[in-house]
Amino acid sequence: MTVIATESLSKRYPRVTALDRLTVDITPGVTGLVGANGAGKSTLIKILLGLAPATEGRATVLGRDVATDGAGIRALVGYMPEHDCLPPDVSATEFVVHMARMSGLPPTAARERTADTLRHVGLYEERYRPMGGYSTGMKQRVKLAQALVHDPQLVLLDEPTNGLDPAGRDDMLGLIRRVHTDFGISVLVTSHLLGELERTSDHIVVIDGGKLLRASSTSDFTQTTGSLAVEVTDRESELLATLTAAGLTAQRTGHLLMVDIGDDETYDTVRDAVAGLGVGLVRMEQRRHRIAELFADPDDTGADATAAAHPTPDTAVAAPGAMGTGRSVR
Ligand SMILES: Nc1ncnc2c1ncn2[C@@H]1O[C@H](COP(=O)(O)OP(=O)(O)OP(=O)(O)O)[C@@H](O)[C@H]1O
Repeated sequence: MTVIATESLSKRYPRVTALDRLTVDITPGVTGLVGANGAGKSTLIKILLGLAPATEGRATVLGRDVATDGAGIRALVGYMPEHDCLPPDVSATEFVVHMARMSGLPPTAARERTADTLRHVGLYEERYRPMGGYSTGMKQRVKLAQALVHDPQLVLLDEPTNGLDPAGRDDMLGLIRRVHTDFGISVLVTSHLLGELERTSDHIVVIDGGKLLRASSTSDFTQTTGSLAVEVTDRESELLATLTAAGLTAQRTGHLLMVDIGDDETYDTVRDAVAGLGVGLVRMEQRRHRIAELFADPDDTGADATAAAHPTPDTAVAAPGAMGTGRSVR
């Protein structure tokens, strides 16, 4: 089943090609759309909502053609825009009720759905105060609530973590995950931050310069490596020597020993070496790739490469064009 399908979708402005023959199928669940600033994420969302015409190609949302059925799509889809668009002198409750009424809900249902939705996004007493006094995190929550209030089948969230500090980002990403798990609503969420989509999404679509770079499940992106990370309570150097003497290739990275996995016996050898030394085994796990690493240039030994080797949720995609050439991330 497909919630969004595009076929050779292009959008050309006089001076720039924002989308370039993009063909992708997006299935139910949470899908992260990642790309640098200017990659074409917002343009794609506007076309999917039927708000901007494509130059060529076609797209369907929930089986409806974006070129002919924009109004039908917008009835079934919620949209959280990237930029601040909230009137400062009305309260969250007044605003979300208004948006619910615009979507066709009768007055009582609009008030009830508004109360439920604002509670779901974590706004309580403050929902009666004018939004001009809200923090960025509260404004993002209102924008998410208005996208959900008419009980859509799909929501398109454009950079919902923009302007939030790390704790605020974590809260917002948790909320987004629950939109799908609690209500079964499919989500397309955009970001220029690779790390945060890795934790939130079932699928990842990467675009660069309007072109599709890669689309796959998050687990395919983060497939396991041939490395075993071993953490012990103490005596790491002695353990390293023991493993090397046993014929394994291993190196120490901070508290961790990274052991090359030759075959299944590697696990037994590590277990026996730890037991022989009488130290505590904190963890032993096969390492997974981080998405950011996949876009790093292995030959790049500069500061960028260091960031890519230790990606954080802040890891951002580099300038447009950089990803396609295998350049590293910031
Ligand atoms: N109305 C427009 N007229 C001309 N060019 C546009 C227009 N809208 C977008 N663009 C250009 O199209 C390209 C893609 O823009 P888009 O906003 O879709 O990117 P994005 O991935 O959403 O990035 P950002 O997160 O910075 O918004 C950019 O080069 C942008 O300058």
